[in-house]
Amino acid sequence: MSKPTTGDFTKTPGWLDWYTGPSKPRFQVPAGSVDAHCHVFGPGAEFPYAPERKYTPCDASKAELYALRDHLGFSRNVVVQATCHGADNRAMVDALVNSGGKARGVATVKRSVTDEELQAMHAAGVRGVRFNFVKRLVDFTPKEELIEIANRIKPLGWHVVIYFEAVDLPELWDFFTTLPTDVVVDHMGRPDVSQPVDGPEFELFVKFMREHPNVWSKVSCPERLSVTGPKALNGEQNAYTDVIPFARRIVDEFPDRVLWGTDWPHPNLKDHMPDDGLLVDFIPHIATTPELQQKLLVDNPMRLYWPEEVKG
Ligand SMILES: O=C(O)c1cc(C(=O)O)oc(=O)c1
Repeated sequence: MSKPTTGDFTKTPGWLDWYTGPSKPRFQVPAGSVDAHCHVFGPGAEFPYAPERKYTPCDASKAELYALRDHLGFSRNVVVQATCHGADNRAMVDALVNSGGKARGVATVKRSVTDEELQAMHAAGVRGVRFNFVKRLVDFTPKEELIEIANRIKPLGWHVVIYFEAVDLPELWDFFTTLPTDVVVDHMGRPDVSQPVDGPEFELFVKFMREHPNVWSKVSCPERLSVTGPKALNGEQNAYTDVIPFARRIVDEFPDRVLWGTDWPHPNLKDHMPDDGLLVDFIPHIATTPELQQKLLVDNPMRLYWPEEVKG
């Protein structure tokens, strides 16, 4: 793999670049596996970062993303619009249309988006919109604007991806539970894994999924959520042990509504950049049987993103 570049933009101080030379996973993912949460950044010289962005990353191109896909043994990607590109979806759409049909996407749109623009994104492979409530990443968007967007994308068969912090779930509950589409939660709603897995905070998230069969969760980002590590570096086969009970609980209880993704190129990590091969080796710790692995990595993302290829 090549080294990350930065073009003419100046990276946010302390920015950690994606890991070059990831290891080959020991865990062999099932045939047809989907990396259902990853991003492209720029390259900034071709697809400039948005003026309203909260961070400036290193570039992370589609070619680098697809090289990683092949290296890790995955077949497809879901490319999620990164906040550093705001509502300018060109880099993400460019990745989709140059994927040979192997990538679908999740966009960020404003209420000013036209039906023609939505149709064009659909043709390119977009299947969802992302609503972000993480305050360090985006400015506030009024809820009525988001509901309007959700109602407009519903006829396309798209879903809504939501990103929020666990402490904000009580306040956002009423809004989330009125969304008219499938709802996919990024990174398990960012639990505080230093709290008990059966404590009130995570119980509320489990209740959210249990009471709302349209809610799915990505059991991704142990490297972001872990407090105790160990880090997925230097061949570590038992990384992020404190995250395992949380992710395993969601996979066991909702095996048909979970997705997994690398989160490459891992925006805004502060402590370390994981070896993506070792992140793949984390999967069997949270999806502990071949049946659960098949659902997590193949059947579920195919049903959500390539339903036309799923028989029956
Ligand atoms: O926690 C984050 O910083 C983060 C940021 C973004 C983004 O900027 O889009 O996406 C993610 O999935 C996670």
